[in-house]
Amino acid sequence: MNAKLVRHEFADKPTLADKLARDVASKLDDAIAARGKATLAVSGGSTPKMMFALLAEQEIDWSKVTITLVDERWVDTDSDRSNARLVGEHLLHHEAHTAAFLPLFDRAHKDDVDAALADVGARIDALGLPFDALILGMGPDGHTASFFPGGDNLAAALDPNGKATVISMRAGGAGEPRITLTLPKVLDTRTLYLHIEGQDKKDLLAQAEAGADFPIAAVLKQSKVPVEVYWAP
Ligand SMILES: O=C1O[C@H](COP(=O)(O)O)[C@@H](O)[C@H](O)[C@H]1O
Repeated sequence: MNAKLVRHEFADKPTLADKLARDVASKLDDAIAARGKATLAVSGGSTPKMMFALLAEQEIDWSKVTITLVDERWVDTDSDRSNARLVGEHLLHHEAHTAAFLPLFDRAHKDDVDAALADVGARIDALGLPFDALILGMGPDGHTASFFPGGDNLAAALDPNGKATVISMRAGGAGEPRITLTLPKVLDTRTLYLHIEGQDKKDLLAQAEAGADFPIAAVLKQSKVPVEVYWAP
């Protein structure tokens, strides 16, 4: 069964960033109205910076929002590779400065990502899934979250019946070791966004839809949650 893909295409990146920021804020606002709190999981990398800055300006009750990450490079937050640092520098500001942030990196186990999995997974579970909104990115190699082609734990991460909340990942294209939500947790969200930019990524997504074996295909081959695809050239 394939996911329902809802496509949102924009003339340029700023227009996309503005609309995605408003749409995510609206989902969080709805969640606060319905349940008194909201949870948001975001991706890192280079694509989300502008959207984070605009999301931070949205006027919702951020004190009731907890933000976490979809995946993280196993580096301390002073590294320019840190996704937590990206969130700290671009999202936890302005209106959003009162949001809570739950990192995936655990300094107590800074030399051993696998030793951190139980604690980090328990902290994510304590949020009470489903997430209200989760935003995926996609790398030029077809990875999403830290589901890397050739990753040492890729099969376990993508197991639709897997019970783990987070898993470690090492891969040639990943740089340092990673920690990532598993596929069942990525799909455990009320709204799932995929934010991609550039013709190359659009073409790669089309190849994955047509059956090419990229990790992103696992998000497309599921019927649990529709995928809201936001794209700009
Ligand atoms: O390493 C990562 O890469 C992907 C995509 O990043 P981008 O720089 O191509 O936008 C990102 O979604 C993921 O969270 C990150 O850890």
